[in-house]
Amino acid sequence: MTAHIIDGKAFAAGLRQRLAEEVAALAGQGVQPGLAVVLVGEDPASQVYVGSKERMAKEAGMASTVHRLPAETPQADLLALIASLNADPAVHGILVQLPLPPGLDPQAVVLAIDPAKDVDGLHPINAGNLAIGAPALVPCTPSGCMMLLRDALGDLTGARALVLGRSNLMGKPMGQLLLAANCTVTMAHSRTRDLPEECRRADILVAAVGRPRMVKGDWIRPGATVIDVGINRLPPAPGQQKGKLVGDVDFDAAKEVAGAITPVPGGVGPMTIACLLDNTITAACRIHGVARPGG
Ligand SMILES: Nc1nc2c(c(=O)[nH]1)N[C@@H](CN(C=O)c1ccc(C(=O)N[C@@H](CCC(=O)O)C(=O)O)cc1)CN2
Repeated sequence: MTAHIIDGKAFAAGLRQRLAEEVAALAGQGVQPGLAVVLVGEDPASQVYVGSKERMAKEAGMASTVHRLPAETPQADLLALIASLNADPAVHGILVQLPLPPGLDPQAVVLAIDPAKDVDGLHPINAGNLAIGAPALVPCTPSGCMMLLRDALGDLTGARALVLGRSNLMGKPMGQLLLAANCTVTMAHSRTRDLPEECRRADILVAAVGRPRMVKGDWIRPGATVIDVGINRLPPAPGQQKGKLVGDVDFDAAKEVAGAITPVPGGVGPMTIACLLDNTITAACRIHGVARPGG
């Protein structure tokens, strides 16, 4: 069997188009969603992601600003910037790009963001609301995974889902979202006993462990849906400048076993930014007390 390849790039492009239409409709009500992204330091991958966030927010018709700070920025200065963004009525979404340079405390930074503007969904208020089934801003990457899963499978009720990875940004909220969709959820990680056997039980396998090609073909249940969240840059091959980008799943082997699978690149990654725009519209509508034009 060769798996259906889930085209996250195309899905994200379609979503961004629909979001641009919502932004245009909101303009008629005097609302322009505004996104502020904070980038501290010069991590090359983060610079690319932040550049894409700024460009795609503008393409969707949003107000978009990027605050670039040097890696040596004191914590107090970063917290002061967040306080000013919290107070700015033109800003509905605030995102501090991760990872932060050494010396800055990501937890303190997340706590400083107004939960109503926390479009990364990392503030304990949003994480708690997600856990209890109350309205929350949900982390972008797991939101994107759920959209791809629903598009591929429809109703997920009763499916056995395994999430490999337990980060606050991805694994934990993914588990909550799958549970809310009536899946039977196993949370696994690098120290799970007999991990291959656990994975083989899953109808839905979400790999977000940050280890290149860790999930082998024979870890996958025949016909399962595999969502690969890993974005790992391999060392460059001789004569090359950049290494190949691979996921947490051995794609070539997995696609011979799975029913459907996301590729890397072009799978989950592009959904992250589309869902950030989605969250920014949600935040703007809640702050202004208007309904989402898209329902
Ligand atoms: N504050 C946050 N920081 C980070 C997040 C996040 O959601 N919030 N996620 C990642 C990085 N990220 C967005 O910030 C991101 C990662 C990957 C992609 C993407 O489109 N990837 C492409 C490949 C891009 C490439 O060639 O390098 C793909 O997979 O097709 C978008 C956004 C960590 N930090």
